[in-house]
Amino acid sequence: MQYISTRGRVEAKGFIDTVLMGLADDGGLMVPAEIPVVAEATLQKWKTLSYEELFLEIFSLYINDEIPIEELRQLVSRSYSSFRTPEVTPVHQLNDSLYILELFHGPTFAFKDVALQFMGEFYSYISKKQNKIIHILGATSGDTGAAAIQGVRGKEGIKICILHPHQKVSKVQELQMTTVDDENVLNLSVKGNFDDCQRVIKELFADLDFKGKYHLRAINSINFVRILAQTVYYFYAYLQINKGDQLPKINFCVPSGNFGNIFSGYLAKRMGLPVNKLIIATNENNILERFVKTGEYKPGEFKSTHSPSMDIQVASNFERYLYYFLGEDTAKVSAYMQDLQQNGKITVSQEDLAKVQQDFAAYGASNEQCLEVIEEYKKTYDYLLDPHTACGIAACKAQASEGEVTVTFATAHPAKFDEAIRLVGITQQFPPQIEHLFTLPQHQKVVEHDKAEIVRELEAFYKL
Ligand SMILES: Cc1ncc(COP(=O)(O)O)c(C=O)c1O
Ligand SMILES: N[C@@H](CCOP(=O)(O)O)C(=O)O
Repeated sequence: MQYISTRGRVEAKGFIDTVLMGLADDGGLMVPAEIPVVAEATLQKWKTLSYEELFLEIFSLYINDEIPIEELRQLVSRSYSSFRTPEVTPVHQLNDSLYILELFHGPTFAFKDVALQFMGEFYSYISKKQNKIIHILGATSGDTGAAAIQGVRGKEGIKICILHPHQKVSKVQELQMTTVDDENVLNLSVKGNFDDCQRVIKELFADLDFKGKYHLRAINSINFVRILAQTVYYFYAYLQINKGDQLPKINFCVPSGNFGNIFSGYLAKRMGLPVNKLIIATNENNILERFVKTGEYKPGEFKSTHSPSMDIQVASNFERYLYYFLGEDTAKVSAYMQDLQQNGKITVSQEDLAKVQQDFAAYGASNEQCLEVIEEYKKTYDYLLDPHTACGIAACKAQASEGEVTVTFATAHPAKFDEAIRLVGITQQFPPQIEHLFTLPQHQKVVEHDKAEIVRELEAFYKL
């Protein structure tokens, strides 16, 4: 398997080089040159596999034997040993047509752990095996940062710097990141929003001299390995629910921001997973919903909501979808992305919009709806949703039709977002791993939203 850039100006790469490159050197995103298709008979066989075995099967289709299978098995086993359940991502049935895929059983209680526990092990493996310097640079609206730091804290040969928006993450997210006292971790709290943080790191990755000099590596979903690791739980959820001989189509409803999680679902569908609707759930930062409904992709005004991890306007992985949507035509992708940069928007024709609407449905929940859903599900099912998952349920209600089965993703544990839960009048007990964070000292540096200042901090931290 070779990997190419959505903008077509990078020589084809193998798997490990693709992971190390992160953002493609031409500013695009790396994608597999061909998507492998899984036969129905294979899907039937996979029904009996454990999460870890399934992970190995799926990765084997993508990694070209670049990692010996026994070594990969060990990496996967170490990655998921930190989860609180052997199923890694268990499915919880609420009624005949609705399942919740619980993605929050990892060390930092959000779906990001699923891919980032593996990435931490993987970077550590590459650092030792290839003697590579791994200097991670990432941007977070709260969950990626916590999970990435947890995945690599204290690991030899690795340093990690995470930019998060100052006072725009939840208290628990902030504590998860900033109470880590390992020397290989730097938290920069940027006076701006998540899009500002993401823009700065993308500019730094696009500066190839800087990227090369400081050995910058990506952990955000611009890195294809994040996308691939996230496809595993689509397959796993599907196979858990459909144990019989049939392979019926089901919906997946995914709380979305940077479009990484649902893009993994798009990839799984193209690999042959029987998916009916892929429902994009957003909050009031609803650029993705507007795109699916009108054909115009235009970043709007940033809003702080009860689901802060999805307070994102510019969705990184949108470019990957554009690549497939435009028939894998890299020249067209480059032209569309240039349009976005110069004119601040992308517009597709009405004919093309019909194609988008075959791929995705979308719904943006208001702040009010988000809280209403939390209250309703607590009362009806005695199940406490986090505010991101509540946006997912609101989207499922709006977009799933009668008779369809939908798996809605629970992307975080409610304890991470107690600010919203308290607004509903619910008092929750924190898991001990979260409770004890409130007793620890914090380590972070508050910086202006100023690239030069951030660069100075990075140079001092990464200096050889
Ligand atoms: C809890 C939670 N839900 C949903 C999302 C959105 O996921 P994605 O960015 O992959 O679309 C994020 C972060 O992005 C998140 O942290
Ligand atoms: N919600 C995310 C934003 C970054 O997304 P990523 O999937 O590209 O890492 C976060 O929690 O940081």
